[in-house]
Amino acid sequence: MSAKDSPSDKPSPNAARSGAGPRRLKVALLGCGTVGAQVARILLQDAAELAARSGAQLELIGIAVRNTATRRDVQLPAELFTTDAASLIDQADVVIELLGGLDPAGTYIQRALRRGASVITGNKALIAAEGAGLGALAAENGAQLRYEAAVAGAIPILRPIADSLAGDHITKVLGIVNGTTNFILDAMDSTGAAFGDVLAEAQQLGYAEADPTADVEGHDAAAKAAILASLAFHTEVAMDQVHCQGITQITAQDVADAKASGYVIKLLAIAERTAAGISARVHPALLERSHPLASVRGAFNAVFVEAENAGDLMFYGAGAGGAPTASAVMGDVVSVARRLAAGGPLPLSSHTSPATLVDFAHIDTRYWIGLSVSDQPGMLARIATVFAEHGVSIEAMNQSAADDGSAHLRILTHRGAEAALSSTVQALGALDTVASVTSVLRVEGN
Ligand SMILES: NC(=O)c1ccc[n+]([C@@H]2O[C@H](COP(=O)([O-])OP(=O)(O)OC[C@H]3O[C@@H](n4cnc5c(N)ncnc54)[C@H](O)[C@@H]3O)[C@@H](O)[C@H]2O)c1
Ligand SMILES: N[C@@H](CCO)C(=O)O
Ligand code: NA
Repeated sequence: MSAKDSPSDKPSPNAARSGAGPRRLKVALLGCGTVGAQVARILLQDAAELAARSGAQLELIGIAVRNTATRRDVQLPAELFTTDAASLIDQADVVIELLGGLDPAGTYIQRALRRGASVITGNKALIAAEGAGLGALAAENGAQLRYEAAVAGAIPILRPIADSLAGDHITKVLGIVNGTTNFILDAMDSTGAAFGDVLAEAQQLGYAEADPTADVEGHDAAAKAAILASLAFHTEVAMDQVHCQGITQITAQDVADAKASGYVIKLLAIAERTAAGISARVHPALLERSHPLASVRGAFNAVFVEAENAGDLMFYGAGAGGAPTASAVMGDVVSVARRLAAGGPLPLSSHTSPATLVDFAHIDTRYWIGLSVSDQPGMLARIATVFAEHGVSIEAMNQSAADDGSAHLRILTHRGAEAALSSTVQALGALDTVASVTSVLRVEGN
């Protein structure tokens, strides 16, 4: 570690005005993995430019790692490495947390904020779980807390929502915010392959983790949905308030049927504000192929924002990867440094209104239902009666013959309450003419 300052030194937001040249800001990096190593590289390589852009000399004073002897892809000065994260934090003006996980990342961030040091993190799991408390701690201590990298990696989305759109009313955010699941669904769509086969390929290519649960069950996207909903609606939405359904149940048949009807299946993180309140949810959904999000291929991310005055906006790019994610981290670092150099922090967002969350049963949606039925006279009438009894209106229906003499029905509904739609599906499943409900997917984007 190169810093010689005493651990009790507190960052002083106004020191930049002392007139002794550009302010020197001591930057501590926690973690030197995929993203951390790229952040260290940029801090060292682009030091002069970063100083010119931020108005402060950003001095990397140390990198906290588990093992200082580990060989890394990026060549970095050995003297920067330390295993003593706490001492490093206690000397820093700015702490960049890129360890991941809830603990000790959360403890380290609290330690930094309590000292008044500003924090930049890419840790969506932590921010979704503890963001409100950490934000309050930052405000109490005159520190800044930024996490642009936590949602959709390189794509600038949190600052546009919190700053650029601060004078508008966001009504809906639809995001493809998990690259692994988009890669899987896109490959299923273009090759017709089954979920399991494509997952194995995604793991071989390094897109999916050895344990892909957080991605394929939607948990990673749900953390991002909680963050998006909180910022878009100036409130606090916790991860456990996000209805979450992943993509493990999506079959090759679902994807083929969707394709035949002009749709593509995407895993969407949805934050929506209606007269009834706010809803935040993650589930696979059908999108018309003409929707801007339908063209997001491979592991790319995109976020579609609807605002009352701005209209529709689309943000697209790399949602993961070392250098792309480091770009988002560095944007936050420069922004934080500018505010420190200019004399003080400003809040990133205003969490002013308490959230009224709409129960998932009451969200307004459309269903696309696949049924395997016995093809006999009166079958369609009985099915139509179930819809009518539940007050659910059918928009379109398509029937095809299966090899075994039964028929495959695909029914698209008009908008209705989730509860009415799901009880319709239950009642359909109980009809003796219905052999099975083969799929139930929601339709989004219009
Ligand atoms: N990789 C991406 O594309 C990506 C994209 C967006 C956000 N993020 C987020 O950025 C953060 C970092 O991700 P990553 O991909 O670089 O992870 P990584 O696993 O590659 O790196 C994390 C590093 O931190 C180290 N570490 C963990 N606990 C430690 C401790 N207590 N002390 C010292 N070192 C410790 C690990 O050994 C590892 O080297 C995570 O919060 C992740 O969710 C990553
Ligand atoms: N596992 C995540 C990484 C970025 O958060 C993804 O697949 O998008
Ligand atoms: Na981002």
